[in-house]
Amino acid sequence: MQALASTSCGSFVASVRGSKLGNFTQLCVVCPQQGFFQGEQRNGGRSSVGHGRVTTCALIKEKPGALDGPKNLDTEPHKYFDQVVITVRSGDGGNGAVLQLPKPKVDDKDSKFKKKDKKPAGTYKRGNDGALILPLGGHGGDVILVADESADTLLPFHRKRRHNAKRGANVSSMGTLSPALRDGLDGPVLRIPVPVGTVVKRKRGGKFLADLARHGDEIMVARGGRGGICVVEAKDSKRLRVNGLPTIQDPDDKVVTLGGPGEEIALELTLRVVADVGLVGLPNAGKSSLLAAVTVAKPEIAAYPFTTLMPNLGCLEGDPLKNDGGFSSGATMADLPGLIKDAHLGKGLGRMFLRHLRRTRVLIHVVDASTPDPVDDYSILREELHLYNPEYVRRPHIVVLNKLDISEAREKFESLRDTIQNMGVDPDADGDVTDGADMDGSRLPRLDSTERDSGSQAVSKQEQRKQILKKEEQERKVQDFRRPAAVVGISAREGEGIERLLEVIRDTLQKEQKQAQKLRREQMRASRPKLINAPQWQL
Ligand SMILES: Nc1nc2c(ncn2[C@@H]2O[C@H](COP(=O)(O)OP(=O)(O)OP(=O)(O)O)[C@@H](O)[C@H]2O)c(=O)[nH]1
Repeated sequence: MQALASTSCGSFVASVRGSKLGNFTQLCVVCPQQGFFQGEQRNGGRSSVGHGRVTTCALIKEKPGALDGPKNLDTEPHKYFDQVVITVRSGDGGNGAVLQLPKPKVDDKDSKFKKKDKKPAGTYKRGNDGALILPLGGHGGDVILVADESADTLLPFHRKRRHNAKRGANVSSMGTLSPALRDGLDGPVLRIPVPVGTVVKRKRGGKFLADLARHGDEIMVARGGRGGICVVEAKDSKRLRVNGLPTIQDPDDKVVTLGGPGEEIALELTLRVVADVGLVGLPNAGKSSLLAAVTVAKPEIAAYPFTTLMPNLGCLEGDPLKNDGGFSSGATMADLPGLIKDAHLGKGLGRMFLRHLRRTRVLIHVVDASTPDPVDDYSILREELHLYNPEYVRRPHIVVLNKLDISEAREKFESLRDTIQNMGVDPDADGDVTDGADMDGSRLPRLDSTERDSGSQAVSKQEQRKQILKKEEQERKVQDFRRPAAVVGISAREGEGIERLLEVIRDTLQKEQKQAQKLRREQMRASRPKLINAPQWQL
């Protein structure tokens, strides 16, 4: 049950949680001024227990799950950790005031002003033109989303979906202009920490607002209302009371002293794990064991499939790309839930996690070398990734043959390594797989001049070719995808081969970085305007 309450320790409206006990309602009120207190309310009456006193209380029906989130949030967090819709509201501006000029003190004897009783003109704030500068109501609190390393999931937002900033303070006045009048205090900015990698969109219309990909990235999503102005009451002005506050209406019928309202906006937050290296593999292949072996992360490890329900993150010991010799700043590694055949069609848990590979630079395919057909397992992985997003099979990847402590696995390791190492296209020999061109047309067959001349016909032919390429792309099999950068044998449980694997990961990250830099340079060069008929020295 929820209630709206105002307390004796300051008039405010708060969300109060209550539970019905006979005809008592236990109230837990969070008072902005005096902190938390508990109260007890009898049949809509008053409470006398606690710090402040609940003076009025209206019980309202709470929407099911409004505060606690979905019922299965604790049992099935993997369904909720990476997506949520929240509503934020910035604070209203504080109100200004209708002021009257102070009455001059009158001398009893001759009813004339005494010079010494007049306020010296300098005590009021004045503008350059000598006009009085009157105080303003406080600006309402803005709402800012900020990427914070200490937040790792969006689950808390399912429990609390509404976030309101505080309003600005009113100009505190007794209705009389005085030099002591000050602006109302601004409402504090409400900074809401979200996990690094959160993509923020407007719920309505889906407009992209920000990708908070690095710690400290922030975006203001709702600006607080402006503070209301103060007006000095003229003889002919019309006084009103709005929400119990005295205010004034100008000749255009505008109520001028009220603060501006805050903004309310519904936001869709989507978390995309930010990791340099992504671990993919069939269930039970040993991905979590590998993460535990190469980082200090402590993922859950068990002998049943789908032990991992949410991505686990670990930090590798240093990434040479970060120009620090590879020791101070580590690359991050994400362990994702196991993929199964037809995961791209929604089978198992795989599909909803595949989007978390989007930001990874290098993929590690973990294959259990002790199964009857590890090569087939590897092919399933590649095909599932390709069917979900063809771009994933163009990324550099390393194949880790795990569980080499088992004798059958150790025996077939060399032949497995050779087979897998030769599966796919060598990226250095054939630039086709590394160019990152998807359906953007950059790899489409060129039109000849007659086709170019025939306008819309050419456009439709281009479309047809796009369709053909798309079909071809779907029909590709593992032999057409990018070849692995390396095949490494390890035993994650025994910690064998880990050093070699770390070396290979660093190497691959480094190569990928160089490749990306090269691509960026080429793109920049291509987008630069070309000089036509430029003098020799400019070329
Ligand atoms: N013998 C042996 N067993 C291993 C090795 N690595 C992992 N295992 C075992 O394989 C089982 C699965 O390991 P996990 O690390 O949970 O596998 P996973 O790929 O994360 O599994 P999911 O969470 O289901 O995707 C556990 O019983 C591990 O003890 C290894 O190198 N050798």
